[in-house]
Amino acid sequence: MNVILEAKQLNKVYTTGTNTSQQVLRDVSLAIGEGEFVSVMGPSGSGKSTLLYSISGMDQITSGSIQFDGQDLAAMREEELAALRLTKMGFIFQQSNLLKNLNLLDNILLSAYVAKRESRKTINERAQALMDRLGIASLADHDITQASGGQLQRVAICRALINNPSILFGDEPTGALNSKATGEVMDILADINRSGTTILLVTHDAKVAAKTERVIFMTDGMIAGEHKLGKYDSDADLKTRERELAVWLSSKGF
Ligand SMILES: Nc1ncnc2c1ncn2[C@@H]1O[C@H](COP(=O)(O)OP(=O)(O)OP(=O)(O)O)[C@@H](O)[C@H]1O
Repeated sequence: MNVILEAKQLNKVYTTGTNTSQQVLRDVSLAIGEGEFVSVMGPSGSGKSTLLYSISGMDQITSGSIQFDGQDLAAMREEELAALRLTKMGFIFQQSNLLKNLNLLDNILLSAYVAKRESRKTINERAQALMDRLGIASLADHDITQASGGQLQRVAICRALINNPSILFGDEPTGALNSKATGEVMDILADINRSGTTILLVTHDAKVAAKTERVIFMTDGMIAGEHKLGKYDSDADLKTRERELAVWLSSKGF
């Protein structure tokens, strides 16, 4: 499997006052294969989000290297990084962060119009196809107050995919959803992954991680282990995966 994203010896130190600093990532190395679906778990404050924002070029690292798609992120200028994030990476967060003054379709279209790489016709057709696929086509002209949390998160996923990114990053993408909507969003992400998009997400929820292919466990800014579950598909026995993961997580003291 080709490696799409590789971090070596990442260190991240936050300086909060003149004499206060905190090392949040400690010599973290990891490689994500093209087409993989990986989750990061670990206790609160262990550095999961910092890892995600560092390896996606959103946050500056203190030392180490990050190769994405053959490019060294640490050596890139901010404008180059912004262009790379816009066109090759998609992001979903705990809150959908949609713009209030745009309807749902326009929220999805915005970043593609900003990227200006394709015709509006192509972009509009892709948005329509994504909304159809995620079951929200009938909501296109609604505004954000007229949709449920699960529907808004589907819109956020469409928005993240509108530029056909090669990798999708999620920071607790189901963190604000009830268990039914969480299951649906995870099934959508698993389906998107099966179509070829690499996905890396941070989660507290072992049921979410059980639908991913490989689980990385962090403690105290370091990777304390990883567990391979294999690809999840609709025939898979989810309960068995959840049990297997629970046993492994408890071996890590989680
Ligand atoms: N911008 C920042 N400035 C200073 N310290 C920060 C900053 N962001 C995070 N930290 C600190 O870094 C540590 C790791 O935070 P991070 O959010 O990466 O952990 P996490 O594992 O994602 O936590 P959680 O599960 O609670 O979201 C925490 O102690 C946090 O307080």
